[in-house]
Amino acid sequence: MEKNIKLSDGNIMPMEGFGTYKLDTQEKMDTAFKSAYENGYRLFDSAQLYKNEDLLGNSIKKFNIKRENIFITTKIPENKQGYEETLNAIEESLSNLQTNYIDLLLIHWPIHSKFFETWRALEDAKIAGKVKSIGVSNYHRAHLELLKTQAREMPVVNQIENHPYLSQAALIEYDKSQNIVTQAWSPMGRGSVLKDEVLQSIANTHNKSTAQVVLRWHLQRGVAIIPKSKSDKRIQENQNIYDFELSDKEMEMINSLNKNQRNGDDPELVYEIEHQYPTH
Ligand SMILES: NC(=O)C1=CN([C@@H]2O[C@H](COP(=O)(O)OP(=O)(O)OC[C@H]3O[C@@H](n4cnc5c(N)ncnc54)[C@H](OP(=O)(O)O)[C@@H]3O)[C@@H](O)[C@H]2O)C=CC1
Ligand SMILES: O=C1CO[C@H](CO)[C@@H](O)[C@@H]1O
Repeated sequence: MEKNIKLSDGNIMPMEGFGTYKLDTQEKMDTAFKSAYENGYRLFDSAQLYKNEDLLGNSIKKFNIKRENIFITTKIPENKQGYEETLNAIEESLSNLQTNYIDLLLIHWPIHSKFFETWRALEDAKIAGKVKSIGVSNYHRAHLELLKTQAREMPVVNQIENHPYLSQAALIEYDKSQNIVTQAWSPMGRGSVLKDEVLQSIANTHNKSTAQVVLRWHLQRGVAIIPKSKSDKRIQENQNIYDFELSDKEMEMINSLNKNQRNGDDPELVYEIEHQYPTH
């Protein structure tokens, strides 16, 4: 199992990263960051919305981590979309993170009225060297099809809500067909899937936890993951998923748990974008 993936722009991204949502004090960030880094995580997923880019930047400095040893993802929030607004937001993120480049910059949620100009700002920021890779988050196929009509280059990553109760099979297949890596947010459904009996029985077979089974399922489907935990034990557990393999039958059993059940918003319902393509 490869721990990194080559994105369609040629950059290398870790398949497993660390989610930082809710790590909103320096103490929480320092503790989780140190544990995650020591346990081998190299990708850290932040966002302006999380109000912790500065905390992440401080932790990287505090623990003397070389910039090139870390892969930083951050996101442009809804209220800062638009061409100039996005370019300004990128400067803010660079300053918060205390760095001169972002490894992967995502549009956090699609906003129809600012759709193309926000993407154009990401493309220009990439040309200017402020961002290495550009992508989107919470985009359905319809958003990607729409973007394709004007984009100079397409996103290399689509970060979407994805877990066994929201398996997103059609979108993942579409992303693949467009050379877009799907990255799962809430890969464990924020914990909601971890008591599932089918997952529990598969976990018992492998002497693993249900969290480890779910994370492994994502990787075996080619989906990148960014699990979050504040606990040293669980940070370690979530990384200890490379010494077992799920059979085709077990993969199928997990695929069939899908209920199209979201914990977060459905972007199309919220933003009323016209869509001609199925969402599931
Ligand atoms: N692009 C977007 O719109 C979004 C992006 N994200 C990103 O995705 C990341 C991950 O998603 P998130 O919503 O945090 O959900 P996750 O699926 O990663 O679940 C996190 C929850 O599960 C618990 N947990 C973690 N590991 C285990 C384990 N091994 N056993 C039992 N419980 C566990 C955590 O508790 P504890 O901390 O106590 O271990 C926490 O409550 C976020 O941190 C953020 O970076 C998230 C939402 C939306
Ligand atoms: O990144 C995020 C963190 O979680 C929030 C609450 O579900 C999401 O809305 C947001 O997109």
